[in-house]
Amino acid sequence: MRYRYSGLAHQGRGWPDALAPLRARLRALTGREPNGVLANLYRDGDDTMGWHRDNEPELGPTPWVLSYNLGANRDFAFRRHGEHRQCHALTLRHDDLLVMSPETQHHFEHALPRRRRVQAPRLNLTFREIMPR
Ligand SMILES: O=C(O)CCC(=O)C(=O)O
Ligand SMILES: [Fe+2]
Repeated sequence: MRYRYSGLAHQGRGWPDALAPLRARLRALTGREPNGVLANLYRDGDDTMGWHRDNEPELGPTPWVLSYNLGANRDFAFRRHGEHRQCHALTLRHDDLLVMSPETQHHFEHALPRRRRVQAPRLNLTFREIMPR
């Protein structure tokens, strides 16, 4: 499986056994069948992610993104696509799952803002359905 992210091409190496229980739980909870996962480690509140949509061509026209969170609490922000003002925010906590529908990706951008008081690391796993070419 090949996937482009942040301008880099990545080659998948198959599922690690350690993720099997989490994948089964995600399937049971959401009915989705993701075939790929991206892991992002935020060392502390100075590590951030800028505004974007998860609309890479590999995800096809109706991308579902299942975002599973471990470690520090971090705020997660939304704004309408084409607008500058944030319109919604929520706190993602340890063991939280955020399901982003295709409509979410179509109409909104999301970001992980800087939070200087956060000193602990956070690991975010976004499970995605990558279309075969
Ligand atoms: O860390 C997060 O919660 C956001 C990650 C994200 O938006 C992405 O990987 O596309
Ligand atoms: Fe994203």
